[in-house]
Amino acid sequence: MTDTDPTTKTGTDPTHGETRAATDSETHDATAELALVDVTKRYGETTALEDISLAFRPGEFHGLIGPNGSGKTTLFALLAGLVRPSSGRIERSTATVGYSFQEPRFYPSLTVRENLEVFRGFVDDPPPASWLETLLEELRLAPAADRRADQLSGGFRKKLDLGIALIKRPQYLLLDEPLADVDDYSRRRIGRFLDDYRENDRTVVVSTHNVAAFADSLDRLSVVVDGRLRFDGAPGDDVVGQYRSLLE
Ligand SMILES: Nc1ncnc2c1ncn2[C@@H]1O[C@H](COP(=O)(O)OP(=O)(O)OP(=O)(O)O)[C@@H](O)[C@H]1O
Repeated sequence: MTDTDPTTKTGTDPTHGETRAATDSETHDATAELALVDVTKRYGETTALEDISLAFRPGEFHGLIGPNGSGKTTLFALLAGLVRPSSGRIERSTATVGYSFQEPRFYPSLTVRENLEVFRGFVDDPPPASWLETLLEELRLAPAADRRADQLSGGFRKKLDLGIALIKRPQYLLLDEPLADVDDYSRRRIGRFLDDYRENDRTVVVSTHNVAAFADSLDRLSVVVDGRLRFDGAPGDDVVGQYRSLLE
């Protein structure tokens, strides 16, 4: 992690509040360790993303929203290194990236705790073992710790996948609909946990249709429509209305 100048965070970012896509040069600020630069991604005849430049900064809670099929999942897959851009490039430097996407990954015959221990074992320089206990508690996974993953309800599967995303305590946490299927009590608890995760310059990027659920947390908002970046900047007081007006 490089040193970060706190004055470069939300509020002093030159792209904030402006309804336009960041240009290539704007993504090259010293604080960004994870960025797409002029990225286009095609699947055969389909252009999923077109000429996107977008930087993710340390210590921000960054919302990525857009209608169905707008390219959000593709953007996350590029950031996670799961797919390659057709053109342009992904800048990741040495940043660690953890992710939870729509398809949960876990070992079905292992328990929740065993899954977390196995994924912890994959990490070169893992956080202390107490971090696993913290995740069980904070993600409300503790009641299911000794249950087999394939016998979990949908909400617990989602929480286990969140735990797997978090087990290496990544600098950048990419979450696709992290609260889908999660009960109200757990939502509040996990929401607070993700808010706090920003400490120590860690970044949370959430892709969601439910912008209202994260409105109070967002430091930054990026809106993708039809594979293009329609907006990148500060969320307004009425994020739902802001999003609606961007779609009109
Ligand atoms: N593996 C693939 N092969 C072909 N086309 C794909 C593939 N993955 C995505 N696409 C297409 O790329 C476009 C963007 O899809 P993507 O899944 O990234 O959107 P999304 O914003 O995540 O959608 P949703 O909100 O519905 O999950 C869509 O037109 C989709 O059909």
